[in-house]
Amino acid sequence: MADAWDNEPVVTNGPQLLLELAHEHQMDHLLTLLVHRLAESPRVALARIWLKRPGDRCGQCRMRPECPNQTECLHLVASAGQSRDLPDDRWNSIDGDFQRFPLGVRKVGWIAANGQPLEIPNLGIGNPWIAQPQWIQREGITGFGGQPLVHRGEIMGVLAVFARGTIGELCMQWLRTIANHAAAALATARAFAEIESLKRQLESENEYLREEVERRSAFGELIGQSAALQQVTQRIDLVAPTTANVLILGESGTGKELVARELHRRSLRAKQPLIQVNCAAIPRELYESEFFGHVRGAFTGALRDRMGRFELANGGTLFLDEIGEIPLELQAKLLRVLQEGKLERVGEERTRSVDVRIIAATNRDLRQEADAGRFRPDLYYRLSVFPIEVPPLRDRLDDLPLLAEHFLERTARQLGRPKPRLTRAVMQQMQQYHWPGNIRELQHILERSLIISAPDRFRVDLPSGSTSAAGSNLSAGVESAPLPAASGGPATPREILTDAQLRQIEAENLRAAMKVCRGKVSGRGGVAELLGVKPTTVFSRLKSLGIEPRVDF
Ligand SMILES: Nc1ncnc2c1ncn2[C@@H]1O[C@H](COP(=O)(O)OP(=O)(O)OP(=O)(O)O)[C@@H](O)[C@H]1O
Repeated sequence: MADAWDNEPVVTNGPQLLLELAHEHQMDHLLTLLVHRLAESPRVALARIWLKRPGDRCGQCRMRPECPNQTECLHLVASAGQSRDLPDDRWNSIDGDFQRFPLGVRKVGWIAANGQPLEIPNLGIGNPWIAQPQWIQREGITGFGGQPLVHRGEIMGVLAVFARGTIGELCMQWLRTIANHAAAALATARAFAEIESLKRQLESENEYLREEVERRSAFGELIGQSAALQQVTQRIDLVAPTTANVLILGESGTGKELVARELHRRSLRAKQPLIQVNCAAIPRELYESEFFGHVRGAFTGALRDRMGRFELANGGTLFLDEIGEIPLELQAKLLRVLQEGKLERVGEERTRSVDVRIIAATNRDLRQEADAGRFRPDLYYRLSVFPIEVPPLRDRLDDLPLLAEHFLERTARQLGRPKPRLTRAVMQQMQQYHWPGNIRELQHILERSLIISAPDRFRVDLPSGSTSAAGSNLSAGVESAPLPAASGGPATPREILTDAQLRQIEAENLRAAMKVCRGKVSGRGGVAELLGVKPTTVFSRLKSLGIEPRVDF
């Protein structure tokens, strides 16, 4: 009996479907689109897609006895169609009898195993390809056509239609074209899904690493309960949730960086990056590129485009440590970014916008620097909206016991030694010292002391005489060796020196050099030139030895 649509082609909307395929990048959507569009043709009873995937339910699979290879099979992933006589009976489910096909078994398995199309024009009772003859008969299905989904030689699966009527050469060609496009689109969707999952993996790794760094960082918490420190934490709490710029003031080693990290941690930007720049460590000619980035070829050595620190900190916080070191010419550009949130990479005209909160720190008196013309007053006012002054350790000696316990415990753990007991005598010694290098110095002295102390007797290796300057003697806690001459050519120690003694000599030498050069580090007549090292090395040595670069000289 001929149906009314006998003359209609099986594939009615091929060109439209190809266009739609090109725009869809999500695997599920793509599969649904394919079968539903094909099933829109009145002559298509059922359109289905199976994809090759690892065997997943071999235990329950009714085709298991026929399955030659139980590591891989065809999974039904999309289905669309409807009954001829019962329009509400839709065949969109991907469960049921044919949800898995072994490779090489029956029509669909044969197509996937051979990578060849298969058309069966006269499905009827007795046809060996038919698994459910009653269904075929009841629904008036007479044709089957299937095409392998092949992309770059890889057989990904099978696209098949059951038709009411014969499929024919032309429609098989259309199905071939659709299958080719579908395979390419599926490969793209698979690549997108892989990228997405790698991205998610990277994001979670990144999140994990950030947490890990935070956990491991020495910058955990501000330790101390003195009234002076409590004032600092109160100010942190006040300003952290706002967007105000913060200027942290205080001597070297007082914990300004730690305060900056706490501010970021307690701010609404805590999940965004905290990018740190040590302004004293950037060579003059690289400031602009370091801050604002550059494009390839902007200067010799600019081999590729590079983001500056401002862009890296976008959405988060930029911590400008030792801000007093920024050269005057760059201060104007910095001010513009602070005011307008706009910048240009070196060598590029395009203006970029950034949203960055600035936390700056300095151990200089910036107002004095501004009065002396070394710091732009407008930048100073912009930065100092909310200053936080971190007191020196000598003004909060109440915190010494807690800090000392903390550092000793940490160092002992790192050295794999038991934590020594801090005697009252040791505490008294420490409280009498004036701590010019503040908490950093405390940390170093305790580390050194632990290393050189006998396991059962902790002695603190303090420079003797808290008021002494360049001529101080050696430790109060260990036997001291006589000092070599501090001037007149290379030192020739008569005895082996401890690390503490060496650091003491280094500190004295550096202080003497700073004095001779009147505190000037870089350029002609500066300490770096005198000592024959780079200015950045001088700054980092000053920092590690706890020497204030200017005030003392
Ligand atoms: N309250 C504190 N509790 C625990 N550790 C602290 C505290 N304050 C400072 N430290 C530690 O002391 C060291 C020096 O602190 P930090 O680098 O923050 O000082 P700074 O003022 O930024 O120094 P500089 O001006 O030289 O850069 C760090 O190892 C820091 O972890």
